[in-house]
Amino acid sequence: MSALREKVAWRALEKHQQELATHHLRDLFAADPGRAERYRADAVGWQLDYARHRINDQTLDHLFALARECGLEARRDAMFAGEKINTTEQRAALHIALRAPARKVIKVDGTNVVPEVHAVLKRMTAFANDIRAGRWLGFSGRPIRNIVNVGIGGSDLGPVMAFEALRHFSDRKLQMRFVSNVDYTDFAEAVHDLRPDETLFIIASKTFTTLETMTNAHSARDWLMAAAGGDKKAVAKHFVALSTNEKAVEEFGISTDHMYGFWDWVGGRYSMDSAIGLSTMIAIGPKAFDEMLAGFHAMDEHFRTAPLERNLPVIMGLLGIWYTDFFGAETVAVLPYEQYLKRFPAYLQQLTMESNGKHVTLEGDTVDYPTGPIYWGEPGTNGQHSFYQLIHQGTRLIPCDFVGFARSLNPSGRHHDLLIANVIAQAEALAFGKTLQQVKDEGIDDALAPHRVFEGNRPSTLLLAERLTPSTLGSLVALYEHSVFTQATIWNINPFDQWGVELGKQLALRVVEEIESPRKPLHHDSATNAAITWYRKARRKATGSAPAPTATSPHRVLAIDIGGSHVKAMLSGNPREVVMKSGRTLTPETMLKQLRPAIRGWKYDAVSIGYPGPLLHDHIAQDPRNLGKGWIGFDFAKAFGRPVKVINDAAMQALGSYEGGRMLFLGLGTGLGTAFIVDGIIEPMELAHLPYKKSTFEDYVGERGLKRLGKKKWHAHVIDVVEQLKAALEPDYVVLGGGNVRHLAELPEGVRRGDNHNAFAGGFRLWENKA
Ligand SMILES: O=P(O)(O)OC[C@H]1O[C@H](O)[C@H](O)[C@@H](O)[C@@H]1O
Repeated sequence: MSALREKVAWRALEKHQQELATHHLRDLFAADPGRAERYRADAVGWQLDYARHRINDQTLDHLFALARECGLEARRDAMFAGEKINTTEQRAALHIALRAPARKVIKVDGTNVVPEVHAVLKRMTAFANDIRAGRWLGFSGRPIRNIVNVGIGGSDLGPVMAFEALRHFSDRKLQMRFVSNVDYTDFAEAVHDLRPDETLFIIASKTFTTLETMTNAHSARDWLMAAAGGDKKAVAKHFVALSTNEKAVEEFGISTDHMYGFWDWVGGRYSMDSAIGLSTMIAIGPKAFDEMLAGFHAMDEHFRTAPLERNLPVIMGLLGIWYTDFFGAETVAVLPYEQYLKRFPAYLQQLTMESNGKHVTLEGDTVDYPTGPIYWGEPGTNGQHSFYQLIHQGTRLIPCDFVGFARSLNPSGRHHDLLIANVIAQAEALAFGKTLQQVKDEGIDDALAPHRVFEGNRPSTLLLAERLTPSTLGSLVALYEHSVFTQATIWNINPFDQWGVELGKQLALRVVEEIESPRKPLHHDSATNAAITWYRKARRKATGSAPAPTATSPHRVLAIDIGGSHVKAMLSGNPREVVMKSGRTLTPETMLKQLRPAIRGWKYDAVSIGYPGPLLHDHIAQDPRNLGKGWIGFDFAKAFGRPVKVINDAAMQALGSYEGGRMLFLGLGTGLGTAFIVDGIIEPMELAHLPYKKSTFEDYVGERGLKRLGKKKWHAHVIDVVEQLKAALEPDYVVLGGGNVRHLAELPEGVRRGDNHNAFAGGFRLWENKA
């Protein structure tokens, strides 16, 4: 049996539980009128009302005795003293130093870390002030208005939660976005309506190696580069890093001038008040950020100095132990009655479960008692109309943490009274329920009565404060941090490591390699092999080829680019280009007649055709204006005996030129090809025939315009057309392709020259992407 279960207080609690479990909260309240008064503790603006718990004075005596027997005070002091209590990583756990006033001295390995903390805060303050004042400019000279925090786990949940919680205090001119998931949708949706030249990316990663964050950071850089015309200098204006890993930050291309550091003694889930809080500081301003730190610090001091019996984090932690280890409760519901705290349960999930989801003691022995419970929740009152039924009448014991505030930040009519009435009523209903007799007295018939009974006796805590402010948020987070620490100390586990996340990460790297090398033999268990095979097949179907057509791939795509004056063809993995004449009389048959001998011997599995005219649902909708007839309904798949994708020619070249974001493509050839790509989705457009001056766009900037007007005038019209379309469509960048782009000496800002070979790249890509 473990040392914990041998402890005197533990044994006493076991015995005591047997007795107390027979008492209903109704009886406990009836027998003890002073209960509500006694089971209440206040500290730094928070009131902990724990009267509705299945406890009496004896329970509390045993719980505090257990805390003392487990050496809670000594361990707490060791944490505050900077001792390396995170023994599996040989590190201190000193998040309390992040919010210590400048005069404090907290040493790690003999060095006072407080001045370093304040030096970083000072730099963060200067930067946040520059952004907030509109002094920090993007590559085009426009002020930064959008802040995108890219991070995951502790580098995301804290910043998101704090921003949502303190949104009321934030600068509404700034758009705050958060990207965490490696699912590209997260990034695409976060930036879809943002101008790159007004967007700052904060790459938040303690290690700067986390796969999700680094993948998203690279996508962010590509997105920016595409708009900045590949100008690497733009990175300095649009990227900052929050990390402990200077080397990796530099390797990514962010100079240390734009890095805000922290230290290995700050755990990811304990880092929202470190440099990881930069997005919070930008949103609410350095002063409010300081207030938040002061709130954290006040709760730290309370935890450090208050006697256990009046110590909020200790009481909360011990009540958790009581239900988890002596009542078999498996979960805790966190139910904030404050809309701004909507992400608080998600934040707490990492803090509590990554910390205390451990099954071995500090010495490495398997525990023989339950440790960290499952935390979950939603803001009230929404939860009441969904899962509260199970809390009230289900078969499980679910202790609830209710959080509420006396004042709303958005007072209006009866809203707040109703909100608070609900939280108080829920706590009452859970504790006292409704007996069968009460139900019958209401006239409910016998058959229905059992369904209407509320057993009650369900414990809950009411955590109450005056108003949600930066300071109350800080102290609330610190309250939970130290409550988690209290529990870990009793359970004798390390709340500061997270080895449990490693295995999945390692295996994911192996699986991704197997997915991307589809011929690699699989040596997993049969279920894993089957799942990988399923995805390989689905991927092959989606891309129309396996493996994807690359230069080294045995799978080949024939790309054909049909233009007004030439037809060109190329095979993937073979740089040789075949060029044939096109013109006003070209039909599909005459094209194939020329093409067949030219590509004799070429082996290909699929064909892409760039077609100089409009398509509808991937089918040719009109004969090209500049070629012959017979294109509509022509069966290319039959003619080639292979799957064929036909796409508008400008769209094909656009696809090959595309580097993320919103791209407008204009093909300056015989006509004017146009396509727009937004976040990888191609929108072919027939802008060429829209009215312009005395005729149409195409008439001025197509081949006819060049011949009629001469290069100089044609050039001026191209610039004018680009500007007009830029104004109308607001692309991040414009790519000019087509044969005549060579006549353009200079390009306006934000415009790039496309390479005609990109048409082939687009044709090959067509079989890689669903686009
Ligand atoms: O900040 P990072 O180094 O990118 O880490 C981000 C997160 O990923 C890890 O897998 C850990 O489980 C988390 O504790 C951490 O917060």
